[in-house]
Amino acid sequence: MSENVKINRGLKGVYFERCGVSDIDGARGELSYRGYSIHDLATRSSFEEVCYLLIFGELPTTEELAAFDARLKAARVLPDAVYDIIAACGAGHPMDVLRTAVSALAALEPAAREVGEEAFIENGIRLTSQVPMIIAAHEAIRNGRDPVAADDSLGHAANWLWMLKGKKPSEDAARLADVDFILHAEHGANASSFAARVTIGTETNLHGGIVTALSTLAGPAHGGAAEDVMKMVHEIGKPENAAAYVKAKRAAKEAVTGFGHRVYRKEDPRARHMREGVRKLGEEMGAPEWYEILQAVVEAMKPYARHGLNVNVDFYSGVIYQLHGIPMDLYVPIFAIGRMPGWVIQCIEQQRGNILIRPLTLYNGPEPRAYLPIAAR
Ligand SMILES: CC(=O)SCCNC(=O)CCNC(=O)[C@H](O)C(C)(C)COP(=O)(O)OP(=O)(O)OC[C@H]1O[C@@H](n2cnc3c(N)ncnc32)[C@H](O)[C@@H]1OP(=O)(O)O
Ligand SMILES: O=C([O-])CC(=O)C(=O)O
Repeated sequence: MSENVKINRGLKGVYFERCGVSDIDGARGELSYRGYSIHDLATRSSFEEVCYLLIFGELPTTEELAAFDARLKAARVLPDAVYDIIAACGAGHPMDVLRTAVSALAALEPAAREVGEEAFIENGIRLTSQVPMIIAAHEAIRNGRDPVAADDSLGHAANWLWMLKGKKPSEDAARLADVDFILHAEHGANASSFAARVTIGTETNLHGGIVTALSTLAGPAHGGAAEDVMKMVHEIGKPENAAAYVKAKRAAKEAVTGFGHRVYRKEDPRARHMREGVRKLGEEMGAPEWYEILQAVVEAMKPYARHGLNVNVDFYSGVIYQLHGIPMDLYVPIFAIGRMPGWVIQCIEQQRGNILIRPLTLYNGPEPRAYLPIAAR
C-alpha cells in the first residue's frame, strides 16, 4: 500500500483550503489583495487602508478609515511588565525578544484569552500597534535609552520610525516604510501564516497563532532572507566580485539568498517597488554602490535562472533599511510589523468553519519487533 501513496514533501503544490484574501499567480508573477493589484496598493494606498481591506474585505470610506486609525492609535500601549521583560531579554535577538513579549502579552492582558471573530479583530488591531512598539522599545533599551512614546499625530509607519529613532522621519522615509509594510502585509499560505493557521485550528487564541507565526517567520528560508542579503552584499563588497561569489555558491550547491520562491516562477511582483526604492534612496544618499552590487548579483544569477529563479521581495529591502541606518537584526522584525494584518486575517479565516489541520506521515521505520528488556539489549 505504501508504494501507491503520493507524498507531497513540504506540501508543495497542495491546496489545503479556499481563501478570499490574497491571490498569488506564480506563473504570471502577479499578486492581489482582495482583488486589488499589489501595484495599485503599493503606489496609491496606505498601510492602515490595506489593514482595513485585509481584515474587513473592502477598502474603507473616509469615516471608516478614520475610525479604524483611531482604534490603532488607541492600542498603542504596553503594560509596564512587558518593558521589564524586554529589558531582561536586552541582549537577545530582536525577533526572540518580540516573540517573548507577544507571548507575555497573552498572559498579561486578559482579553487575549478570548476567542471568536470579534475578539480576533480586537486583539489583532491591538497587536498590530503593539508589535512596532515592542521592537522600538527593545532597540532603545538595549542601547541604554528610554523607549520613545508613540506620537498620535503620526500614522503607523511614521510613528514606527519616530519610536525607533526618536526623531521625526522625512516624508519620503515614512512613505518608503509604509510601502514596505503594504508589500509584506499578506501572502496566502506562506510558512508563517500556515503555521499560525495550524495553531488556530486547535481552537486556541489569536496571540497563540501570532507567537507561532513569529517563530516561523524568523528562519533564513522565510523572513530572515533580508538580513542574509545584507550580509551577502557586505561579503561581496564591490560589484565586480558578484560573479565569483555567485559561481562559488552555485558550485557548492548553496542557495543565493533573496532568490527563489515556492510559488513564483516569474519575478516576485513586490520586488520592483523595493528595487526602485533602493535605487532612488542610494542616489539621494550618495551611496549608489549597494544598488550596483545587488544588480551585479542579479546579472550573475542569470545563467542559473532555470525554473524561473528570480529575486523575491526581500532581495532589496535590506539595503533600504541599511540606508536608513537600521541595524541588520531588526530586518526580520520589520517584516513582522508588515505581516501582522495578514496573520490576523489568516487566523480569522481559519477559525471560521474551523477544521483541525492534521495531515499524515507515511511510516517507513522498522517492521514490528519484540520488546527486549534493557539487560538483554
Ligand atoms: C518572504 C519570503 O519568505 S521569500 C523567500 C525568502 N528566502 C530566501 O530568499 C532564501 C533563498 N531561497 C530559498 O532557499 C528557496 O528558494 C526557497 C526556500 C524560498 C523556496 O524553495 P523551494 O520551493 O524548495 O524552491 P524550488 O522548488 O522552487 O527550487 C527549484 C530549483 O531552484 C533552486 N533554487 C531555489 N532557490 C534558490 C536560490 N536561492 N539559489 C539558488 N538556487 C535556488 C533549487 O535548488 C531547485 O534546483 P534543482 O531543481 O536543481 O534542485
Ligand atoms: O509566500 C511565501 O512562501 C513566502 C513569501 O513570499 C511571503 O511570506 O511573503
